[in-house]
This record gives sequence, structure tokens and C-alpha cells, in this order.
Amino acid sequence: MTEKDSRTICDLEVRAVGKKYGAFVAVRDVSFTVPKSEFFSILGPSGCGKTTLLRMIAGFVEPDTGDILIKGQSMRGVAPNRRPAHMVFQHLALFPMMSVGENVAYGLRRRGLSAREARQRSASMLARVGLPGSQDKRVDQLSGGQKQRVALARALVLEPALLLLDEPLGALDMQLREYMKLELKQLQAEVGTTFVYITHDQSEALVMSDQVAVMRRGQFEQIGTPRQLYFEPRTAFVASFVGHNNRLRVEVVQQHGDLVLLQHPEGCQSWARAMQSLYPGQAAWTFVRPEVIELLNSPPDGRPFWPVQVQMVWFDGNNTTVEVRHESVDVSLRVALPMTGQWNNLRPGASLFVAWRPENAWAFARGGDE
Ligand SMILES: Nc1ncnc2c1ncn2[C@@H]1O[C@H](COP(=O)(O)OP(=O)(O)OP(=O)(O)O)[C@@H](O)[C@H]1O
Repeated sequence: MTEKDSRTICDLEVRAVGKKYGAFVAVRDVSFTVPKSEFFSILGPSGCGKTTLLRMIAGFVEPDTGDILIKGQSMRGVAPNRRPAHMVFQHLALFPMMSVGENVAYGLRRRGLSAREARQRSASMLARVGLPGSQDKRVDQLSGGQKQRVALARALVLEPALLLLDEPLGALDMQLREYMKLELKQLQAEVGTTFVYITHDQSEALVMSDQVAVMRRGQFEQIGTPRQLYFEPRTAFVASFVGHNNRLRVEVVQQHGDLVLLQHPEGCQSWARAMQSLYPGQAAWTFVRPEVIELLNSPPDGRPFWPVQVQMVWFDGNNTTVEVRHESVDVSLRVALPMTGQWNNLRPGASLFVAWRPENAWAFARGGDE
């Protein structure tokens, strides 16, 4: 292999992989590549096939079709413990009878390293995950977040090409999850190991990942950077699953360049950017993110707007949102409230106006079953 080849080979290449359970297709024709040192997440709702896909990469489930290559080598017929990949589970499976240091050193000892060498490496990995000097502690003396770090140290000390993480933060309480997702991203950047991470939590995927694949019904709908998924979703599912969004049923009235005029069944109209080719009379969804909607005391000049009445104010610090209803028809929107002080006294019943730039709202075709 030339030096150039070794640089262009991805740590993981999944080629047209599929898996059925009886007649049920759990994973359908999935292909993607993950370059070295990337944090790659697979994001999707429960039951979409994430775990099945990860278990195929780890070698616990055999694909029916396709191939999986790690560092350019096909994994066909390669047992899980022979793959240069290591899996971290939500339920961490630490050994309760062993000390923290012994837990981390366990895999090294099994590989035949001397007790001294294994202890040294385990100590230095524990220091890297922010637990210096904790070798002799018992596992039950650690907090949930510390146990999580021990599980990561135990995997990383084996220097796998790929670390496969199955919702590792799922069992932690919300505050710890928020903290650990920043820690995990920092740790990955520091150690440079390639991470493949599965989650149903879009915020985890957006914060930590270089690339995210959005999965639905066994297939990838879109692969992109967090920003691409957030600002340029290619399907209505990605628009509704990534970030918060108002989603409204509409019909296309007419097209003007990239924009479409939409008729809401309740009687009002709005403009949006056509994200697919659409035609007059077509059933569609329109999406408007709460943060792109402006709340105004008077109608804007020369721009489309809706007169609205405030229904609810959900105060949550800088995540405060307001529900507004169109003054004359039954259509409601969530609006993110800018915390500039201007709206501190906003109460239900207030009559205001909302407006958004047409290109900041999106329109997608609506299928017959939606
Ligand atoms: N061993 C199995 N036998 C039969 N069906 C299975 C088996 N494993 C998974 N499935 C089915 O395949 C589908 C995908 O399951 P999978 O666990 O991969 O989804 P997931 O996206 O990881 O969901 P979750 O987030 O709930 O774990 C589900 O409908 C599940 O019921």
C-alpha cells in the first residue's frame, strides 16, 4: 500500500448493507464512509434500524447483503473480537468486583501485556478522560458520569480504529447528559479516534458530530454536517426531526422562481422556498422554525405578515417560546422569543403581528400517507 492509499482509505466504509428479520427489512441498502478521526452520528427515531446497523459494524449481526470495510479491509467472516472496533453500550457493563484501574486494564491483560505495563497504560488513559489517580477506587464509588468515562477509557486504551457508541448517554440524567456531550466531543477531538455514535437525540448529534446521517425506516434520508441538516434539509422528515419546527399542511397555489405561494386549509396564505419541484394544486408541508419568525407590534412594510393573538408564553430563560394563533383562522405557530427585554411583559391575549422571510420557510411535497 502506498502512503497516498493509506491516507485516502476511510476508517469505515459501509457498502450497500442490508438486513432483514423474517420479512421485515430492518436496514435497507445503506452506504456511507467515515474518514479517520471523524465523529459520525446516526440519528433516527426508535426502531429505525440504528442498533442493527451498529451491531453489523461491530460484528454481532451478520449483514444479508453488502460489505463492511474497516481501514480498507473487508470484515466478512471476521469475529467481533478480531475487528479493530470496540463498542460502548448504554449499560456500561463495568465489572463491579474489579477496581477502576483493573476494569480499564482488563482488555490489555487479555492481550498479554504485563500487569505493570497494563497498569501504566490504564493510569494514563484514566488521566486523559479526567479521572487521574482513580485506579484503586471501586466502581460503586463513582458517579454516573465518572462510570461513563471509565467505560470510555476501557475502550480507548485498546486503541481501536473505530469506537462504536450505542446511546452511551441514554441512562444519565438530563443535566449530566448536557455536560457529558460536551466532554465526549472534547475527548474525541483530543484522542483522534474515529467515533460512530447512534442516538435518537438530535441535540446530541448536532453538538458532537462532524457528520450526521438521519435514518428512517432502515434507510439514510440525508448525510451532512449539522449545519447542512439544519439549514438545508432535503426531506420533510429531516426538516421535522432536526431542530424544532412548525409544520403545517398546505396546498401549492403558484410558483415564483424558488418561492411558492401556499394555501392553508384554514383560509390563510403564506410564502416559502420550494425545497423540491412542486406544482400548483399539490399537497405539501410547510416548515417555519420558531427562531426565524419575527414578532412585531405593527405590520411590516411591504412584506407578508399574519395578524396574531398570543395564546401561551412558556418561559424557559433563553429558550422561551410563545404560541400565537392567527387572528381570523385556526392556525397556530410557535415563536422563539428574543430575550432582549422588549417582550418581558408579554401576556396571553396580546394582539401582535408575525412575519418571516419567505426563503426561511420551506415547502416539501406531502405524500398520500402523511
Ligand atoms: N433480533 C431481531 N429479531 C426481529 N426483529 C428485530 C430484531 N432486532 C431488531 N428487530 C427489529 O428491527 C427494527 C430495528 O431495530 P433496531 O434495534 O435496529 O432499531 P433502533 O433504531 O436502534 O431502535 P431503538 O432506538 O429503539 O433501539 C425494529 O423494528 C426491531 O423490532
